[in-house]
Amino acid sequence: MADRIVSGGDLLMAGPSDPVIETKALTKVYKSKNGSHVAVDGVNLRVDKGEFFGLLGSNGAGKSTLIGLLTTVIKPTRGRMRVAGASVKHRPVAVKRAISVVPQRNSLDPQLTLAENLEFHGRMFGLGARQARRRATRLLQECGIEDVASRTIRKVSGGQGRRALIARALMHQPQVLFLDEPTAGVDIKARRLVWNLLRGVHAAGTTIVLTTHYLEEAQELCGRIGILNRGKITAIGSPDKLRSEAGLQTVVTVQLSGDAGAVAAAADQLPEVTKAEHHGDTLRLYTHKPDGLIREVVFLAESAGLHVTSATTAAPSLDRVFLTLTSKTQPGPSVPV
Ligand SMILES: Nc1ncnc2c1ncn2[C@@H]1O[C@H](COP(=O)(O)OP(=O)(O)OP(=O)(O)O)[C@@H](O)[C@H]1O
Repeated sequence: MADRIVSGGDLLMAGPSDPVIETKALTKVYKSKNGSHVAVDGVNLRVDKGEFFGLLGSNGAGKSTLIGLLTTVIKPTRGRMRVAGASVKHRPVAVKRAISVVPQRNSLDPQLTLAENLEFHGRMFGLGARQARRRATRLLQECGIEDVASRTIRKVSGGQGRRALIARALMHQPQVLFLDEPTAGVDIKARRLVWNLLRGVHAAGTTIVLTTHYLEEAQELCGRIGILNRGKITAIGSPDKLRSEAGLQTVVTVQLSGDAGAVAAAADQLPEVTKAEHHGDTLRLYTHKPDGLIREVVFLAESAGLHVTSATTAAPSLDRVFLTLTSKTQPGPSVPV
């Protein structure tokens, strides 16, 4: 096996267009004395090889349960799923070999140093002693924690511990890396280090699925995001697709060299403008199609004998997109567009 650490694994290789994750009507119902709770509710999901996919949801939305199902830890109540080309129900061992999981809580052995934790994991996955040591050393370097390699988990910072968990997960070069809230509880500086590390892992070919409730994290890292709400995926797509699905508009604010009234009236007639407002020299346009709009406003301003002194475009934040999309399936006040 090549010693390129952050490359995609060679177990159960999927073809370029093959789904790495595929679920059909996947359902998990937790039963207790007080009744039952549907944590994952008929989820149909496909994630392709090489994707960086984010599962976004509030507390209790079902993210950890869905990750648990996909990683063979939780048994489904109903439905089917294949991960890395194998049925999770019929070939769980093959799935386990092809994936790696970074859990929410630090699960490194507190008796062992970080390096020993990595080596031990490598040996469990069949690496020889020398190969495991070499790979652990390389991964600790690539994750920027080689200087604390001989400490135990209790003697490193939260961010270093997170990176050590990711390093351990990469020891057997998984095809798919699952991360459950990889930066929960770490400070913003450490969060950025983890993000950079994950970008590198993804760029080297590993498919990544992460759960998060940090919208910024999903936006920074993920090509596609699934919004999980009460166990159901209520929206899925790129951040841009989710924005348009939420029906939220981009606001273009233009500063003119004089009163914006005439330009606002003309801009209001443009098909891509849904609303034009003005206040003194300031013009504000609401649109679903911001591309090329500022150019048109420059032209309208010139026709009115004015010029544009500044212009800004504000796409709706993912926070608003998330609130809008989740409020569509949840009782409570809706978020104004
Ligand atoms: N073992 C269990 N038994 C009963 N109910 C459970 C169990 N595990 C989770 N639940 C419930 O299932 C729902 C989904 O939980 P889950 O942990 O998957 O959500 P989550 O989106 O990961 O939340 P968080 O962001 O808080 O980690 C919650 O209502 C939770 O209370």
